[in-house]
Amino acid sequence: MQARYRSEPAVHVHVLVAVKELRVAKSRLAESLSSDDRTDLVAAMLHDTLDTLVGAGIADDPFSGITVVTPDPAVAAIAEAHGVRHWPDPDPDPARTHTEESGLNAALVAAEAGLTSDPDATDLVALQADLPALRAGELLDALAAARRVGRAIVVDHAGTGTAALFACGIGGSLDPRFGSDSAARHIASGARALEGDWPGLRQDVDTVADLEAAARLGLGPATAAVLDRIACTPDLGRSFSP
Ligand SMILES: Nc1nc2c(ncn2[C@@H]2O[C@H](COP(=O)(O)OP(=O)(O)OP(=O)(O)O)[C@@H](O)[C@H]2O)c(=O)[nH]1
Ligand SMILES: C=C(OP(=O)(O)O)C(=O)O
Repeated sequence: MQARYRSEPAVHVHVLVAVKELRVAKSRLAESLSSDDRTDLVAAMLHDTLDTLVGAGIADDPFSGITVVTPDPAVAAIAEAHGVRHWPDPDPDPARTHTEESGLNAALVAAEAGLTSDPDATDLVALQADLPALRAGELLDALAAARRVGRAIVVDHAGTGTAALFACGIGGSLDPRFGSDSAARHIASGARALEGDWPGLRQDVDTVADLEAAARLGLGPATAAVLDRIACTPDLGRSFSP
């Protein structure tokens, strides 16, 4: 049984999950995985992340919600399959890399501006889509901690990236600074780094070692199924053993 959202105060929350075009996603895994396998993996991690979010009860409140921000119709279809909203990128550019000032930030800002819920009563979360070991309770704990602070982040397992960015309280906005060294840049812009034992929330996936670490924590079913298949593929099984 997943943790539920009922113990939280009556403030609404909207979670934004951004995913770029699947065919160009997770380029840092290109040495180990074929393009088709990377596409399947990114889609599976999104399935598991959304399953956990929906299981956390976030979308049960009519003024709260989950929105997937993406230029990719296949990703939008995954959002629909989970009963959550999707929002288009304002300016998709598949050639951008993770080291550049990211289209991700522009996409999040556009989606935030497009939310129809009452912004004064809605806390915002930008959550990474590649969290296949996320547990609902971790996110709910982190949200509760963020509500005591205002604008806050959960630093990723590597200590440099941002697994989740929160803007809580009246008039708060995300002001996202995703991209390389985003944790330091979010903190420099005033976000508080939250302390907490949230290994699944911190375990975003950029490399094969990250996948192995996520597998040790316990993967969601969609990601586990894709990795089982990949590990059985002779050419790829050599470089990946969950
Ligand atoms: N909507 C949208 N999402 C983006 C964009 N850029 C990155 N993202 C998403 O933001 C999240 C964090 O990005 P990364 O972890 O660097 O993932 P990635 O860009 O697929 O990985 P690399 O290609 O290895 O850099 C992933 O879910 C990406 O799909 C963008 O321009 N638009
Ligand atoms: C996208 C980010 O992280 P990573 O590149 O580690 O996935 C980020 O922290 O902005």
